[in-house]
Amino acid sequence: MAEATATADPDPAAIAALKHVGLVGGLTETKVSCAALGDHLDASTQTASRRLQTLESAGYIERDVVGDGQWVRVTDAGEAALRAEYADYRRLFETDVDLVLRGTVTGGMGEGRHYITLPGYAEQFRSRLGYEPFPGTLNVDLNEESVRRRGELAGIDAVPIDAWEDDDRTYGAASCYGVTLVAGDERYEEVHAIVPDRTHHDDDQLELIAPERLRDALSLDDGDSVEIRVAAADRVDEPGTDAVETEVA
Ligand SMILES: Cc1cc2nc3c(=O)[nH]c(=O)nc-3n(C[C@H](O)[C@H](O)[C@H](O)COP(=O)(O)O)c2cc1C
Ligand SMILES: Nc1ccn([C@@H]2O[C@H](COP(=O)(O)OP(=O)(O)O)[C@@H](O)[C@H]2O)c(=O)n1
Ligand SMILES: [Mg+2]
Repeated sequence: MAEATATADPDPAAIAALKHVGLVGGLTETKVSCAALGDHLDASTQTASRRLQTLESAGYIERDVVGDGQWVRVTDAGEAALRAEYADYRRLFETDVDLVLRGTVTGGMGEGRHYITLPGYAEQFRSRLGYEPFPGTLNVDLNEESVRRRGELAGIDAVPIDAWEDDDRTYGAASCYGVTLVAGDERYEEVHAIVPDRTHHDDDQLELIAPERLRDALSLDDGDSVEIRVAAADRVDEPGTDAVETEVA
């Protein structure tokens, strides 16, 4: 797929046009006529043409105009915008579906141990997670699909770990998401995905903490495939979890 950088957020009408382009094959490449797009969007040919221009200047599509139409390709940024819409609809209608992130075990920079054992964090882990984590973070190298989906963690109830400071410096806040780690037939329930506000890792690395050394508990080596499961019940908008009861007079 084509690479491009988004420069602005197109409005919902442009996203509707993007969805149409995707549905008629634009995730690879497709020929689009403004007249047909206009018919589909119940808009004029000129409006359809403007929507495509908006999508192009936002970096969501690339196109080659030819005599009888134009070849259009949805870019990575365009696909990410469509996936964000998809995630919203999943959240609306599929509240019982777990979020599953997949990846492989990997070594990190050897700093996790240092941060996990700092007193300002260790005390919060004890009181808020209810256990003293093994000193370190198990790093998981997420696959491409999971890198895109990790944003859905924003819709999950997190245990907040607050920022703090000592005499020398400040330490950043972090969010802990309760997850189950699955490796083959084995699973470990008491795990948290920890997402520090400040990190040297990119989105493709997810760090896990647990009361035990997970490499021992699940016989894990670098390169082994794992699944990180987040229960649907932990979604912030799951009915019955955070709902405020209203009395009917
Ligand atoms: C609880 C926690 C707090 C962190 N706070 C900071 C921080 O304040 N500043 C910072 O540069 N990195 C912070 N980090 C992130 C580390 O710099 C680094 O990105 C990562 O944890 C290294 O893990 P690794 O050794 O497993 O690769 C924090 C990490 C954790 C787990
Ligand atoms: N709950 C945990 C935490 C860390 N670990 C491992 O413990 C070691 C120390 O963690 P670390 O975060 O300091 O090291 P790296 O992840 O940077 O390699 C690493 O090998 C982690 O994979 C684990 O197996 N289970
Ligand atoms: Mg680590």
